[in-house]
Amino acid sequence: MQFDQTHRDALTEVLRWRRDVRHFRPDPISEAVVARLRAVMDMAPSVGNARPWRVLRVESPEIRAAVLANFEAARAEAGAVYADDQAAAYAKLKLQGIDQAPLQLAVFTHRDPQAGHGLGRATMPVTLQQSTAMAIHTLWLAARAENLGLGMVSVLDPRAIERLLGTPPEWEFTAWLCIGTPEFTDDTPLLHRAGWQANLATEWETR
Ligand SMILES: Cc1cc2c(cc1C)N(C[C@H](O)[C@H](O)[C@H](O)COP(=O)(O)O)c1[nH]c(=O)[nH]c(=O)c1N2
Repeated sequence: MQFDQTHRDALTEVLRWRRDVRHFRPDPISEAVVARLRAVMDMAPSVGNARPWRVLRVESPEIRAAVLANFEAARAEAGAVYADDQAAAYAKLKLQGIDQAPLQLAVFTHRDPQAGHGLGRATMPVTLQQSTAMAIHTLWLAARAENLGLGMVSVLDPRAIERLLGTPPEWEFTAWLCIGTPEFTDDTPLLHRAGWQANLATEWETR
């Protein structure tokens, strides 16, 4: 397979317009699209081809409400480090779409998967979590190409989420994903627009 400028342009547009989304319309996502999103995770790279990510689709309103409550507590606790103007700015940031997103996924990482036979991770166990992050990013881009938005939520107590979902002890919580039609699209991160953190250029140093 060889790609040309048309493919590069399309990829660049998806990358440029991918955002962390916290504002969703309630419109349901068709099961055909959900199936495509699930399938793209199979295309993600992973250490030793271990595919250590484990995904729960959470439909239960009770569980969603409990996760939102967990978020609110974690957000308040994490916010204690900010003072003055920064505390006021933090209070205004929207950091989740759990209250709105039609599709919500709890993503975990298996701590010691059989698949892959340990290849590539002996010296760097973190590669399992890195692999899950790559699967999430693959999903993130695919969702954008479906004109959907994805929001990643980490302001949560991971052990509490594991207890809430009754997951096996080998599953370590990685992230909560909110997916749905975005209320608006943007080519600039919300945290940049909000003045919390401007976009920084990636520098490549040479040695
Ligand atoms: C590992 C990890 C964890 C989180 C995030 C991202 C990643 C990679 N981000 C989204 C983050 O704020 C966002 O990616 C940056 O602000 C850049 O914006 P864009 O993603 O380019 O729109 C995020 N956003 C949010 O509103 N609540 C959260 O808990 C988190 N947690």
